[in-house]
Amino acid sequence: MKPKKFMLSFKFAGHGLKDVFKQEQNFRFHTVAAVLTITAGFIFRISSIEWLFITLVIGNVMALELINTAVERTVDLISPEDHPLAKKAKDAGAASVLIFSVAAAVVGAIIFIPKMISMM
Ligand SMILES: Nc1ncnc2c1ncn2[C@@H]1O[C@H](COP(=O)(O)OP(=O)(O)OP(=O)(O)O)[C@@H](O)[C@H]1O
Repeated sequence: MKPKKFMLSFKFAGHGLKDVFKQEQNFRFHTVAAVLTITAGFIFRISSIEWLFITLVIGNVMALELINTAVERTVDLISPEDHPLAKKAKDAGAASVLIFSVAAAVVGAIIFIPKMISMM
C-alpha cells in the first residue's frame, strides 16, 4: 500500500470515529465508561496483566459498538422499510455488544471489587 493511501485510511477511520461519537449515545456511554475504568486503573495501580485485560475489553467493546453501528446503517440503507430480516440483523448486532459488555463488566468486577474492599 502507498504511504499516502495508508495515511488516508487513518483519516477515514478518524471520520468514522468522530461521526459515531456524535450520532450514537451508546458509543458515548461506552467512551465515558472506558475513561472512568482507565482512571480507576491509575487510582488502584493495577498490574500489567490487569492493564492487558482492561485494554482488551475496552478495545473490544468499542470496536463491537462501531461494527454494530455499521450494521445498523447498512440495514437502514438496504431496508428503510420494516422487514423481519432487518430486525434480526439489527438485534443480533445489538446482542453482540451486550454479550461483550457483560463480559467486560465481569472482568472489571474481578479486577476492581477486591481492591475496593481492601481499601475500605
Ligand atoms: N428496518 C427495520 N425492520 C424491522 N425492524 C427494525 C428495522 N429497523 C429497526 N428495527 C427494530 O426496531 C427496534 C428499535 O430499533 P431502532 O431503530 O430504535 O434502533 P436501532 O436502529 O437498532 O438503533 P439506533 O437507534 O442506534 O439507530 C429494534 O428491535 C430493531 O431491530
